[in-house]
Amino acid sequence: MKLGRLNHIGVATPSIADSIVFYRDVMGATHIHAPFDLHDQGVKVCFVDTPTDSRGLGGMDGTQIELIEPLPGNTSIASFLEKNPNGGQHHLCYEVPDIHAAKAEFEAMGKRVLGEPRIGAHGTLIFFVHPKDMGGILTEIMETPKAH
Ligand SMILES: CC[C@H](C(=O)O)C(=O)SCCNC(=O)CCNC(=O)[C@H](O)C(C)(C)COP(=O)(O)OP(=O)(O)OC[C@H]1O[C@@H](n2cnc3c(N)ncnc32)[C@H](O)[C@@H]1OP(=O)(O)O
Ligand SMILES: [Co+2]
Repeated sequence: MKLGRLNHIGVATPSIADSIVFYRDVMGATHIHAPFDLHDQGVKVCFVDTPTDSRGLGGMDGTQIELIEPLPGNTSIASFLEKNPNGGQHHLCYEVPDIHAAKAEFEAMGKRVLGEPRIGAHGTLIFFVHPKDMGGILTEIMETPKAH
């Protein structure tokens, strides 16, 4: 495995609307994208850009905060929020060039890959690796988006 770019930090929240106010007013975020529903994952999602470097230039290629709020019927985020009512860091997402090769590598190392690769919130294939096999961190692996 070769450590890839940290694409985003997944943050579970009971209210994306409240989290937007926090990231705008407390953290000074200047690039907050419109929330959208991912019905097949049962979550509402909102991406907050962070600057690409310490000069605060901003831009899409900085690591993003991925805010996730459960839609009615969602169980996984809802159960996380039962334990963490104010929300909290939910997962880290790293990019890989080849999602299928990465899945085979994690499985060869005895890590529990959760389900088959599926389309994630950035529109590329993703999978998750169980937190118990990843030092306590639910880890999302996503195929690097193709350059436009
Ligand atoms: C924006 C959409 C995005 C995308 O498509 O890109 C997503 O879909 S993210 C939103 C939801 N999807 C997922 O989270 C998929 C991966 N998650 C899972 O499959 C489960 O949540 C799983 C397996 C991590 C835990 O499910 P389980 O039913 O086993 O829940 P438990 O509460 O019983 O947890 C067991 C054990 O794991 C610990 N745990 C649970 N969640 C996390 C976490 N986010 N980070 C770290 N650790 C976590 C939990 O504390 C339990 O530990 P224990 O010591 O046994 O108490
Ligand atoms: Co994610």
